[in-house]
Amino acid sequence: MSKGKKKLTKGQIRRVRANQQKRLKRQEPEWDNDQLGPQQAGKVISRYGQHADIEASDGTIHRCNLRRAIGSIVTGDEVEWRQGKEHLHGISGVVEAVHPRRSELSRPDYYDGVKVVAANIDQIFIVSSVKPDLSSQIIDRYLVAAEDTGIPPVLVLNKIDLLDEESRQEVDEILAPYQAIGYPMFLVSSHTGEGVDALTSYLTDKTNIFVGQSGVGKSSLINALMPEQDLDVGAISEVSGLGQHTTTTSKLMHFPQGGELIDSPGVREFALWHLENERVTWGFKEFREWMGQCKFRDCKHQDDPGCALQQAVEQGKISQQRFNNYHRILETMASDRPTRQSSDPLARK
Ligand SMILES: Nc1nc2c(ncn2[C@@H]2O[C@H](COP(=O)(O)OP(=O)(O)OP(=O)(O)O)[C@@H](O)[C@H]2O)c(=O)[nH]1
Ligand SMILES: [Zn+2]
Repeated sequence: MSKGKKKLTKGQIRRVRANQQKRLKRQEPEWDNDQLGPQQAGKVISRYGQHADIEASDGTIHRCNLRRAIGSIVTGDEVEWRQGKEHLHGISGVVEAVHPRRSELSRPDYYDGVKVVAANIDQIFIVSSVKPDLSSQIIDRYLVAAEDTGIPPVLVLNKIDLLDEESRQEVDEILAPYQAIGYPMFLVSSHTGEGVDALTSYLTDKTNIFVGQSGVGKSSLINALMPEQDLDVGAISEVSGLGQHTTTTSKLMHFPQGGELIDSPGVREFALWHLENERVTWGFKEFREWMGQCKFRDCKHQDDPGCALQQAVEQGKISQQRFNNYHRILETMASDRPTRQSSDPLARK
């Protein structure tokens, strides 16, 4: 019996990757200006090392080199690019410049501190589900992270087909504070399709991301909203032959009715461990109107006398659930610094 493929060690994998990169670099065509068409607008669909897939305004996709002088470019960036008069090794153009971003999504990075994973996002859909247990603390962690980016969050509760009358009531109680604060909220089932139409119209014509813990049903939901999601991505890698890295790279896809989705594991796991305490407080947006009104400037909003936040809780103006979660999030913050081993602080809750 043959033994099958031998497993590579990490060092070997690194060497193979480095050689691949070198080969790609050697193939990199050098464009002279007269070999390039006029500058045109485009959007980054995906970024692969020294290249990016650019969507032109007519919807066609072109794998491009990046001019060395341009700074970081990520999925969702709006760029100026020029098409080559002929294709060289699957490369069909060059990115000349990147437009300023209207928003950025960053994740903590062990080596660089923070790394931008996607740009120009309009809405963050925070997906939770009925099963396993719905946790308001996890919702709040994602909300704080979303508030920090300045990108408006939207709450989605999936798997409502699993609710009976009693559990429906419990869920309504957990979600009531978010409705009171004014966060948009959608109750859906990706299995039965309930609520999916309302969600569809909310994300149309916007660039969206779906975040949330593993298993809440993000993929199922995306499939329900975007039945042909694999089409354009598969087509690119066939043409270019440069290989597919879709599991790690963020990619931008279109909803059939208009609007876009940026997705990748890095985007999905987006969380808040790199935030300072003040940013956490600020991330509870209904707390803001009481900030600076506590008796003591260094108020910890716990048992401190004259705490404006506590008074607001007592008067029912701030939800007890949100206030408790706020303190729990601060407590767990210090242990949630990124390490090489762990990438999802919420998994260790
Ligand atoms: N009952 C029910 N189950 C669902 C629903 N949506 C998803 N599921 C199930 O939940 C499980 C997880 O779904 P996924 O779509 O893989 O979850 P995910 O959030 O994409 O998970 P990651 O890929 O790990 O981020 C699967 O077994 C799905 O069949 C739903 O609306 N109702
Ligand atoms: Zn206080």
